[in-house]
Amino acid sequence: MDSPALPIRRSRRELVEAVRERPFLIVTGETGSGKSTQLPRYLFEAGLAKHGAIGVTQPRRVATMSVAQRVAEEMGCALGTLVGYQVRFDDCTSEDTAIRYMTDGCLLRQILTDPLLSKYSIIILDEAHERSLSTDILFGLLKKLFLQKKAPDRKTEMKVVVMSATLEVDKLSEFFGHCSVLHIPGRSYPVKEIFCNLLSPRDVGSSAYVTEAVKVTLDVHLNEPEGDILVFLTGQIEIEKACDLLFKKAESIDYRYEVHDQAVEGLLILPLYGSMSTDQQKRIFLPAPTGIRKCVVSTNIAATSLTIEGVRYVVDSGFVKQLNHNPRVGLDILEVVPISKSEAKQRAGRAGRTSSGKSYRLYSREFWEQCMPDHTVPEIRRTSLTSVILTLKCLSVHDVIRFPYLDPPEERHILEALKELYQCSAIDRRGHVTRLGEFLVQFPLPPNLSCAVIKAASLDCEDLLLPIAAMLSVENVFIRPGRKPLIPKAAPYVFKASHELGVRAHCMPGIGQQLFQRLQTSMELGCLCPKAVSWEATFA
Ligand SMILES: Nc1ncnc2c1ncn2[C@@H]1O[C@H](COP(=O)(O)OP(=O)(O)OP(=O)(O)O)[C@@H](O)[C@H]1O
Repeated sequence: MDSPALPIRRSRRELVEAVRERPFLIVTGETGSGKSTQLPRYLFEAGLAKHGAIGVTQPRRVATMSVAQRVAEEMGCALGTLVGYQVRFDDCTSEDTAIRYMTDGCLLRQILTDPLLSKYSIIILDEAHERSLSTDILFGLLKKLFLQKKAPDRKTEMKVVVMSATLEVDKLSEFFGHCSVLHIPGRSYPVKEIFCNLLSPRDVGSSAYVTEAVKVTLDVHLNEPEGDILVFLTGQIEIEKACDLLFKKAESIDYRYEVHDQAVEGLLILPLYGSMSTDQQKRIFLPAPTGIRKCVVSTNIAATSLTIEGVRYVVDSGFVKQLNHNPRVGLDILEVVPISKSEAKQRAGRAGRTSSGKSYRLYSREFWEQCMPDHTVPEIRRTSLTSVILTLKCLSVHDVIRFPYLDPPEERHILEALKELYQCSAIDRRGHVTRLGEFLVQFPLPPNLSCAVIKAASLDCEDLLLPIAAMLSVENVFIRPGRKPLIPKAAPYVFKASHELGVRAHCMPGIGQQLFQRLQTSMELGCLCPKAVSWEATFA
């Protein structure tokens, strides 16, 4: 498959030259202009991956896999050969992989074992506007390692490209030594943005957005021509509630009289949230049967980098579930807050990728002006810093206060994190990382929780602690078992690919087992037998 005629094509030569000539570059361009899928390919075809792979980071798993899949199709190769991806627990790459899509967390983990990123010639940090913790740390590390000088042990100079449609460009350019900014003009298809005025500033803190989203979605289904719908809600519970409501209402539609476009004969409702298995998530990309309108009800995981073919309508609730640190309980808590304006633009950008589209914003202009900040507050300013500080310590960044942060966290939060790390013996009195610290950083858990898991294993009571650690590390401990789409008898045109209503399975054994297996594997790798570990003797 050849690559489509996207706006980026006109800037191809300029982009390749800019990357060839400069170590750092910022690239902006409208959503859908072709940044994620085309730029890595242009650089590869220009021979810039001769001395190392092109690593492209994405903040989310589902986008990482789907963009890699698309690029592999366009370049006519099997996924995992020339083009591959790597996400947690799934490495679809090989020795030959020259364009490697991965989550930003994966790249951060690679830096832990290979600080000079010697197998890469170019690193592209995509969707940088999301400002995830890992992306922010990568900003600082890449600046520290590669901005002023060629690292002595590298064969070639590292090239770094930062991309997004909605970036704080001036600030970022200044951060990277006033590096060049290249803008890709034009957009693929127009998206009409409609303020529905159903939510006002008074609705912050209320859950009215769920029912309003359902109403607008049904309105679109009944009145708009063919085209799939993508609804943005906040979390699993809200999504399941909306899917149930949509399903019930859609069951009673009489398609002979109530639907404006006679080509529309049914509705397929698909939920999408982070804790679903990869296979369940992938279902959203399958085309719906002829005449059936697909409706994906999703969290923010579908807001960036994702192209779901056929989506022409976006319903934007205006809210997101955001992780905020609560110092009172010492945990990061998920809270429902209004999205930023740049986030709203990203959501709207999911329509208009394969044809023109519309974005229905449930909120009013007043809500937009008064409640929505211009950009999302970076995760580093609102979540616990213990993992980040431990990672930096393991990378020999001793002075974590003077590390080059794009948005420095408050000093007292850094000191709190250091105190917490000291309390769980991950660092010593002088602030140096201990053997235990180096061990803890390998766990996909906050250090205090990993510490508790290891300590429990050493005391032979991990069975008690693993469920607690697992429960504290997921948004919702209940899942619905996956099953085939339901086709209700009463309404043959309505499908529900969610899961059987009311049936909820307790997922703890699965998660606990998985964690335990990883705990065991990590311990075996470290040549330690969990039962024989003497806590103090091993890590002190
Ligand atoms: N899986 C896909 N199926 C069909 N078309 C696709 C697919 N992936 C990408 N495209 C096409 O390629 C275009 C560019 O996608 P790409 O992700 O490269 O854009 P982008 O500039 O990175 O956008 P964003 O900033 O929103 O991530 C899309 O608008 C769409 O037309």
